[in-house]
This record gives sequence, structure tokens and C-alpha cells, in this order.
Amino acid sequence: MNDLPTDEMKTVENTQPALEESRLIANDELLVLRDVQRSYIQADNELPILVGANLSVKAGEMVALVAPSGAGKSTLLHVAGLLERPNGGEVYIAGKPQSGAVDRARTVTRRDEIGFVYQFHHLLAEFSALENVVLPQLISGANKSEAESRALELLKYMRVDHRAAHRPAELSGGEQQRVAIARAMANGPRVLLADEPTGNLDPTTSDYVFKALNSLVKQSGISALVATHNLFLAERMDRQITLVDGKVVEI
Ligand SMILES: Nc1ncnc2c1ncn2[C@@H]1O[C@H](COP(=O)(O)OP(=O)(O)OP(=O)(O)O)[C@@H](O)[C@H]1O
Repeated sequence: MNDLPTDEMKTVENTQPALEESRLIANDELLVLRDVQRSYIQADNELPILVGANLSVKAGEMVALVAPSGAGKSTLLHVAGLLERPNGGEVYIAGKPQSGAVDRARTVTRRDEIGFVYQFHHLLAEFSALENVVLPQLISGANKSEAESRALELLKYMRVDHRAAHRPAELSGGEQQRVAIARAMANGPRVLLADEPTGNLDPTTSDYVFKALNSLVKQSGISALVATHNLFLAERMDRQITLVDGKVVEI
């Protein structure tokens, strides 16, 4: 480019096609929200919740989402997790824009690229801890023995493998949540979304589960967004964000 005479340079610049928005996203930004809008209709009125929300979470980064009740934390997680479509803007998962994707493609992305952890574990009561981590893999097409060995590896990582054969009701709250984290990781997601993942646990157990979650994010290099009211936990994450008038603001 530097060797080109000035007018040729101008021509090149003028004819340069605009880069697609998705090409501007760095490879390590696994979760990106650009100018996301989301509103609900309540009693015939439009209630804006997300009003041009922007967010980028890098590989291996854990971001705390701390905001008052009703500010839109769940809405943000649902939109990021492809559970709800935004009214405008774009969600990128591992660099891929999702707004144009049909529902089936969004379901596959949600299943294979996004892990969810909720306040209450939502494990399947009739299945053992191991089976709970095996099932999502079978649904994604893995064979049984591969799925079992990965499930066991994840349960080992979460230090709950000794409870693999037990059903959720036979596990403590902390064990249930560690199994739920293993399940969220079952299909090797690129993005982890968590809603009060330790909200139901006592402080010691909460600390233990948080440490396990944190080292999983760091070692696997996924991008994690964690909604929490626990300011002590939030401070231990890489960044803290909140929602102000529907926009994401760094704290
Ligand atoms: N499906 C819906 N239809 C209509 N309004 C909704 C819907 N979902 C959420 N809202 C409204 O949007 C606002 C934000 O809700 P959201 O659940 O995202 O808040 P939150 O920050 O997660 O709150 P909390 O901490 O209490 O869970 C609330 O006023 C809620 O009533």
C-alpha cells in the first residue's frame, strides 16, 4: 500500500469494500452483544429493557453482571443465550452473528456452544449425576462411551465423581451445583451463562463452587457472564458490569 502513488492509493481506499461487522470481532471475543434492543409489551405499553446494550466477553474471562432487581439481568442472559430474540442489534457467539439464524440453527448453537447454570440446579431427578452430564452429549450426537468418559472427566474436575451414580436428591446443594456446572460444560461450549449460580448455597459451599467455576473458565478458555447479587463474588471476577437505563455500564 505504501508503494502506491497517492491517487492510486485514493482509488484503492475508495473502492475498499466495507468489512462485515462480524469480521471486526476479535477471535477471542466469544460473546459479543452489539446495540441490542429488547422490550416487552405490558398492558399495551412498550417497556424498554435493553436499549442499545453493548458487551464483549473474551475467552477465559469471567464477567459479573450486578444490577438491581428488574434492571434486565435475566433479559440480557436470555438474549445472550439465544433463548429470546432481541428486537434489534446483534448477538455474536464465537464470532457468528445470530440474528439471521432460523430457530433450528439457534437451538443447535444454544445446545453446542452455550452452557447454562441456574440458581437451582435443574438436574433431571430420575437420572444419576453421570447420566445428567451424559444426556446433553447424546442429544448432540456423541456416542455413549465417549459421552460417559467425558462426563466422568468433568465430574472429576468438579470433584464430585465419587457421587456419579447418585441421583440429585441424594446430593448436597454444593454437589448438585457442581454436577450442574459439569452438565453445562458437557458439549464443550464456548460461552457460559450463569444466573446466581451460588445463590442457593451457604458461604463456604458458595466459595468452593465459585472457585471450581472460575478455574474451569480459565482452563477451558470459555467466556463467562455471571449474574449475581453477591458483591463479594462479583469482585473476584475479572470485570463487573451493571445495567443503567438499558445499557451495559462497567462498574
Ligand atoms: N416476558 C416478559 N413479559 C413482560 N415483561 C417482562 C417479561 N420478562 C421480563 N419482563 C419485565 O422486564 C423487566 C426486567 O426483567 P428481568 O427479569 O430481566 O430483571 P432482572 O434484573 O433479572 O430481575 P431479578 O434480579 O429480580 O431477577 C421487569 O420489569 C420484568 O417485569
